[in-house]
Amino acid sequence: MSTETSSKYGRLHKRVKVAIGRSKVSKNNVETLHRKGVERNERYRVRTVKADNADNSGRRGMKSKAGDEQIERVSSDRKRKRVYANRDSGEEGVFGNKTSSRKVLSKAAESEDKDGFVKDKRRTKGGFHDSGKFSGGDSLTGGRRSNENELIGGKDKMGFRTKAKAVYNVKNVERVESGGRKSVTIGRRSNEKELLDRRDGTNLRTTGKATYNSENVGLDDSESGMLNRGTKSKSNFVKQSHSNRKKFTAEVLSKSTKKFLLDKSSADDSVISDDRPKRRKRIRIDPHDLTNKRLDDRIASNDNTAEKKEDLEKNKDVQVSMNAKFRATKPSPSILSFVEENLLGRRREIEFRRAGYNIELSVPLDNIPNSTNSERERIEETVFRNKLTFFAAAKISSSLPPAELPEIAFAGRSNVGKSSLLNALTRQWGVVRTSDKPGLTQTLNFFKLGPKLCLVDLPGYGFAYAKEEVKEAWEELAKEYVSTRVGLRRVCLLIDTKWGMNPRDHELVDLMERSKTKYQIVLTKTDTVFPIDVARRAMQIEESLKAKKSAVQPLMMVSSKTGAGIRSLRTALATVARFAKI
Ligand SMILES: Nc1nc2c(ncn2[C@@H]2O[C@H](COP(=O)(O)OP(=O)(O)OP(=O)(O)O)[C@@H](O)[C@H]2O)c(=O)[nH]1
Ligand SMILES: [Mg+2]
Repeated sequence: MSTETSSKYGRLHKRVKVAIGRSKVSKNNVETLHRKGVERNERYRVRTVKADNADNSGRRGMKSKAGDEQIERVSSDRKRKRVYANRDSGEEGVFGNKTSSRKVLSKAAESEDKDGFVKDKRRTKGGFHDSGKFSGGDSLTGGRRSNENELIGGKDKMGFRTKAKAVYNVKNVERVESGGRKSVTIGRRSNEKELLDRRDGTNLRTTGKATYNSENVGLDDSESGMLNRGTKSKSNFVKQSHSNRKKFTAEVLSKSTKKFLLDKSSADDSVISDDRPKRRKRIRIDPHDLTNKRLDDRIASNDNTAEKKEDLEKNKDVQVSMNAKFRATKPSPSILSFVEENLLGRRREIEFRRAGYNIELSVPLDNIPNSTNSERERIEETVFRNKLTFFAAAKISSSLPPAELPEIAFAGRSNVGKSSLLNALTRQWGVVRTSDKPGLTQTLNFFKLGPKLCLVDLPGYGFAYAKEEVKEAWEELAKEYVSTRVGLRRVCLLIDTKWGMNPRDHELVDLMERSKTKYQIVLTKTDTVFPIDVARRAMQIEESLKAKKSAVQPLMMVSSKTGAGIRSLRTALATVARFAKI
């Protein structure tokens, strides 16, 4: 304080004590303090020298006058704490450990801390024998105690790393002690406890102890290598850690797994005891003694199995007979020649090439790139060169559009290829939606093909991804349509060449027979079977429908994929449009 200030306040003659913190000490004062050799971290207060104490209040032999202001160090407990806090914060900066538990530390602990830090340092420099010594002690407890001491001291420096080590080492213990399952469990448990402790944050010492202990026990080569890189002590440490492991295993197995092993053995015993009664005793049964229950049972069961076997054999016979029948079918020469001419059935690419078709094109047999102009014109003259346009859909009979044009309907079970055939016939792919998932077409869809013809895509029957009631509704509507529709000129009943006709197909045939609706069988997906089987299927169906009056001959065979038989079908259907009269 300057002399001007002192004269201003001097007349109060009061003892002025201004407690000021470090921040409040002015720069000049701090410099003064430094000159006086006072430490920076201490607290100070400014004291005005009284007149009676004027001579004696000076410090270090310096005399003071009355009214002089002196700055003196305040000694209190806070000072000491602050010192520790400062040091801790410094360590935090180094180790990044922001543990809130430092208040727990006493001064004694602090001194231990110093010791521990020294030990740690020594260890990391290659003198890890210390930890080896204590961990390699005769008992696990001993190791734990010595560890405790170290841990308490090395908490702040080791705290963070110790956690990681503990986890790592538990794994290590598991690996090393693969023979002793219980030891692994124990290691895990101790760690779990330790983790819980940590989470609670209640007892740092216990936590640290457990952590360090597990580290000690499970120290592995890699870690020792990490700590003692390039030192002689590595080999020693490895040996010691191995011995530690052995001892630990022995210890844990002998003490901790005792109960487990006992339990296990008892469990095993129980298993054995359970197994024993399960063993069937051989009982000699007199086969002629019908009063014997066991024999009765066996007879009954044998009877059941015999019945089942019989049923299976019958079914097999039916299947075999059906297949055999199909294989035995001899197609007529006309069908065989038709199949060959139209390259129906599964064919090799070379056959298409030899016949002059370009297999690079989609639906190669209907693209006719090598055809003459007259052929092309003949196709284009037909109604199928017209544009296909969707104009109505019906879910119920009342929503059916008025029958203004002659109609050709495409019926059959789900996924048989109805929609695909419409596209193939008109060569307008994508107008009618198709899917490999049965049940895509769920309404009666009406398509105009020019001014002369209407094509109707019916929903399929049989298996479809739809509710039973809905499927029944489709079937009813389809049946109603084919049996009552005025403008309906022909129904193409599509049958999958591979599977032939099923009962529902026969049902529809009967219905159309009754309603005198003209229908033509069209075998689809002929490219999925051999040509001979296409011919056989055609022959088989023709024979079964011989007596049917409404069936239009000939039976058609097509493949929407290859285009085989499509032209023939066009020709056959074009006549409907040409001669149709509504
Ligand atoms: N290999 C082969 N697959 C075909 C043929 N025709 C159709 N497919 C396939 O069979 C599946 C069903 O075809 P769709 O035309 O949708 O059958 P759909 O009868 O209309 O089926 P729904 O509408 O469910 O009644 C599709 O994955 C087609 O690609 C064919 O001639 N050969
Ligand atoms: Mg469809």
